[in-house]
Amino acid sequence: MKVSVFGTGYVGLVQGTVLADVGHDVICIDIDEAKVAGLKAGEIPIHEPGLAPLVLENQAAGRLRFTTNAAEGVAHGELIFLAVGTPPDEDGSADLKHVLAVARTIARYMDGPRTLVNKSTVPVGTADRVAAAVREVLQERGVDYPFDVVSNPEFLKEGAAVADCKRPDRIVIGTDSPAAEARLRELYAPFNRNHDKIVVMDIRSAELTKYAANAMLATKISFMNEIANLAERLGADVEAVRRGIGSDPRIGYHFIYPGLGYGGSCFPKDVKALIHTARSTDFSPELLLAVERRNEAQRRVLFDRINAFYGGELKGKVVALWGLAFKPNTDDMREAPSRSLMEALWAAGARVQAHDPVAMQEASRVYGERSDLVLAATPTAALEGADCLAIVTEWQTFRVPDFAQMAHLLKDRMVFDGRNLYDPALLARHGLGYSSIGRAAQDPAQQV
Ligand SMILES: NC(=O)C1=CN([C@@H]2O[C@H](COP(=O)(O)OP(=O)(O)OC[C@H]3O[C@@H](n4cnc5c(N)ncnc54)[C@H](O)[C@@H]3O)[C@@H](O)[C@H]2O)C=CC1
Ligand SMILES: O=C(O)[C@H]1O[C@H](OP(=O)(O)OP(=O)(O)OC[C@H]2O[C@@H](n3ccc(=O)[nH]c3=O)[C@H](O)[C@@H]2O)[C@H](O)[C@@H](O)[C@@H]1O
Repeated sequence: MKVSVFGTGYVGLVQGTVLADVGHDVICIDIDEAKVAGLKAGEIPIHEPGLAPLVLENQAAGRLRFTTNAAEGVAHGELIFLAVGTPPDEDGSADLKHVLAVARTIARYMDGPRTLVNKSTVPVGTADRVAAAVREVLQERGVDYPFDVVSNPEFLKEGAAVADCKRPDRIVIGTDSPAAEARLRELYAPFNRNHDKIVVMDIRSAELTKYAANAMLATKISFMNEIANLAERLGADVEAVRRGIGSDPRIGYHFIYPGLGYGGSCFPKDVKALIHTARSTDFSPELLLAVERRNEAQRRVLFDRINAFYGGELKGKVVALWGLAFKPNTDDMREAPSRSLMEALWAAGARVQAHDPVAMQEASRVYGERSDLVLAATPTAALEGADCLAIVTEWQTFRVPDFAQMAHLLKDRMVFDGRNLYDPALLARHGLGYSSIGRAAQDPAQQV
């Protein structure tokens, strides 16, 4: 099928590429000229495992093209995806300016029937607003073409985006049009062979399904962080508790890892947006408010511990930082715990020596040159001359470090681990103080 995708970010680029890979004829449109020029030259703007070869292969086969030319994109696609950002507005609501701008662009260039497929995460009622925006422009143009607006939320995870798109758990299609449903079923047929993963519903329910999924996952994380806080105070080990409850299939092992709170470009903004939506209906979402409060408190935990360890005297201290990306296997630093930690350390007068396997370039882009940030080429280089180590991203490469060397290099022999990567007894054997999340004896002062 002929498919156009507006927005070549994490969602649009990956989904467009995976659709091309099964044989669809895809054009990706973006307003970012540098990004499109790069993609045309085979430069992939994000780190996503498996993406680069797939883009190059499909580009070479002529099934995947990139352009800034919206008219060309609209002329091409019988199905037109909207996969642009929906960042939080000042009041926490989802800002729909990019989505509505694309809707108007499509209407400006439409020359026949089209199906608009919304993949961006948008509040309930957005499909109606998209349809109204399209109708308005068609009216201005004095033309009338039939069109559908379908809600087809995306559930991919960064760091596993290609795999998630190739093998989705479910494909949610929100529409009241049997013809649009048939077109989407045809599009996704290659992903629906093993068993039927397509869940068809009304548009509003599909829009709400996306927020419900992310809010549910965020709730699991905040719940577990609450239990971690309790475990610390009660002399229990949250890692044992995690394994103990995860073995119950009704609970499951997924998304119950305690840590530094949920980050990334979606959970924080989507929980906020759902709170905003709830309030707009005069409903107070008590649970979501608590989920968000727990998350905000959790994000400060590592800084508070480091600060307490140094008795509030962080000026001149050098903190080694392992991890910059908000999670492993991505270079995305949006709402990354590393950012709040670094910014708090800098405000307190400390310096940071950071290492991340792929996000160093992104860190340079975000922070530029500054005297209190050194981007170290290796994890060991980050430790050299540092007073203590903070770990914020659970990259595979941090899992089995040379503890003897670590103890030798860190002046204060102290590790603050926001991801519970290590066995506390092992670090103790190497003479390292260890402060992790939700495990007993958390007072760093007692450990050194
Ligand atoms: N990043 C993720 O893991 C997931 C994101 N989502 C949702 O998908 C949407 C997109 O997210 P990302 O891909 O992360 O965003 P992104 O920020 O990586 O990419 C958005 C792209 O849209 C482009 N754009 C903006 N206005 C445009 C216009 N008028 N015409 C053409 N292109 C335009 C931007 O230049 C940018 O390249 C958001 O609503 C997000 O909540 C949903 C599931 C997963
Ligand atoms: O809407 C979206 O954008 C996407 O948001 C999340 O995907 P993503 O943000 O890429 O990453 P996750 O793996 O969900 O992690 C989100 C945050 O939660 C944290 N987390 C995750 C799991 C866990 O057990 N504990 C925990 O603290 C991670 O460290 C990270 O900060 C969802 O998992 C996707 O299904 C969804 O499509």
